[in-house]
Amino acid sequence: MFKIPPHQVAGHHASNGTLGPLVDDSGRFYKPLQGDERGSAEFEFYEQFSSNAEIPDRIRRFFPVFYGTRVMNASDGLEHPHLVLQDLASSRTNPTVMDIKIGSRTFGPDASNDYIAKCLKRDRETTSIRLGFRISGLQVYVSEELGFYKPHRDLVLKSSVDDVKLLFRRYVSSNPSDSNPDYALAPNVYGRPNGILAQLLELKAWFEDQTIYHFCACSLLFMFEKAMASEGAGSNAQVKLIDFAHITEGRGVIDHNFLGGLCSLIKFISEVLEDPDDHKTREGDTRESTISVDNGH
Ligand SMILES: Nc1ncnc2c1ncn2[C@@H]1O[C@H](COP(=O)(O)OP(=O)(O)OP(=O)(O)O)[C@@H](O)[C@H]1O
Ligand SMILES: O=P(O)(O)O[C@@H]1[C@H](O)[C@H](O)[C@@H](OP(=O)(O)O)[C@H](OP(=O)(O)O)[C@H]1O
Repeated sequence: MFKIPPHQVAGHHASNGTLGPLVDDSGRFYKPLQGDERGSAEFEFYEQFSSNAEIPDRIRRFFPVFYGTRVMNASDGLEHPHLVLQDLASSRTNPTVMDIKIGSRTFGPDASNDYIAKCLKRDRETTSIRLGFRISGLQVYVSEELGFYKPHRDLVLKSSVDDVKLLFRRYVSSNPSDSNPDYALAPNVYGRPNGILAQLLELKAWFEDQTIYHFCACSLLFMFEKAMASEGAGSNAQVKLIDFAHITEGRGVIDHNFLGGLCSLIKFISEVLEDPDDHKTREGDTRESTISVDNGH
């Protein structure tokens, strides 16, 4: 039985008869292959990556498992080929999720002029150029009664640098929609030897050396379960890499675009741990109007 992923926070969405990913009950995530070169690029990446002996296991664990492709009836009612991936949310009950697109440049070297113009506009309008990443979407589990805090995509994309700081605090707060988020879960989710910061640092160490791929326009997906994080089970926080439609060969060159964005992201997450009150000096800019609580679970 296929359904729209209940915890998808960004990207193409399978609602209103449009083409988007589906999940099943067995823990698989079906991503429709985009009909153009984006689809073939992502498929080729997964195929090549799956059998690439140069990827250490400690790095492979950051990627969804790839189970091949399948032609199936898609969310738009037509038959399409799909990538069959591990559903990263399938083992979770109420995942708190954030999708962060890494890199100040989101188009590859072979992109058309029209595509470059579209991406440059988007990169300038968001924090991509300024910070080397942008938050594409998030949901924070609040409670059984209130559901999820899930600010609208357009408002998330409009985030200023201060909004981004605040969103990283809301992400680990038990009261995310409050004007004074408590960042109560920050030590257990961002900190700890196996928390998000430690995982980002491990990825960074690999990106400082690897010249196999350039991860253009990829996202990092953060996920944790509030109930476990509240009990201090830091290991339930996970970082994954997703979205490989614009990946290119590294040809012996460091992926500066991804590495730069990752370093910038690490600084923002470190600051929440070191100086959680930093955003309070700018409390006037908390944009309460962006807040909507989504109870649709
Ligand atoms: N393997 C996965 N398991 C669970 N959820 C996933 C997985 N891959 C992606 N998602 C969810 O789907 C969203 C979109 O994924 P992805 O970026 O791959 O799609 P996209 O349509 O190519 O996005 P974009 O339009 O940004 O290029 C992510 O933000 C995440 O919430
Ligand atoms: O991050 P945003 O601001 O939501 O913008 C989207 C993002 O740049 C995606 O990467 C892109 O899809 P591709 O990476 O697959 O090109 C998509 O284009 P699209 O809607 O034209 O597919 C954009 O709408």
